[in-house]
Amino acid sequence: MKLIILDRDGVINHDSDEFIKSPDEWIPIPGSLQAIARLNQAGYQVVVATNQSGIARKYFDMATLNAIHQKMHIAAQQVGAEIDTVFFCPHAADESCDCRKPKPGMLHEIARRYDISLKGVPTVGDSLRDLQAGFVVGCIPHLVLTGKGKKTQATGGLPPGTLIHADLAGMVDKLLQHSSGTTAAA
Ligand SMILES: O=P(O)(O)OC[C@@H](O)[C@H]1O[C@@H](OP(=O)(O)O)[C@@H](O)[C@@H](O)[C@@H]1O
Ligand SMILES: [Mg+2]
Ligand SMILES: [Zn+2]
Repeated sequence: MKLIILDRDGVINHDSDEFIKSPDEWIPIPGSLQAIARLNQAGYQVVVATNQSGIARKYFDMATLNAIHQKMHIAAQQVGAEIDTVFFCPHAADESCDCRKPKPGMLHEIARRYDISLKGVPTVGDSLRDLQAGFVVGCIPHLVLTGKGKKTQATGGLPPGTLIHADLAGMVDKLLQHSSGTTAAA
């Protein structure tokens, strides 16, 4: 089984400094859902690991978060894509939980739930914390320049070996090119 771990805001959907507080505010980044469908067709199970401190901040409640994710699943299915499971951290930074990225708690939970080692599993994020959470458990970090990605790139300090892509669609192009052993025509 092949697994890939995606951050949500800024990778699958547009992000906002005011948080994504409702299903109406959840808008897919062009090409991201189609990229997930291509991953599925290539045999990847796709999971999401997302910080959702908006819950602790009371910007939205669990019912709203579930409604946002229902919209995401339906939008994905409409293009033939399947997001297997969404793992989220509802806590605020000052709660010192184990699951808020850059801590790897959600990644450990994914390894437990799928009963696999995460060594070499690709993880895609737009923030440094996304990449750090995956890197410490052996994932291959991929930065996309959507969402906060450009700012993350400018700030630097990326985990060694981080690969950089314009967006999720571009990352998937590269990933599937390598795994099929084909290279783009010169
Ligand atoms: O990118 P993922 O992990 O899917 O979700 C990020 C969101 O939960 C929010 O995370 C917040 O960070 P703080 O929680 O305030 O540090 C801010 O960056 C918001 O702009 C952003 O919408
Ligand atoms: Mg993000
Ligand atoms: Zn947490």
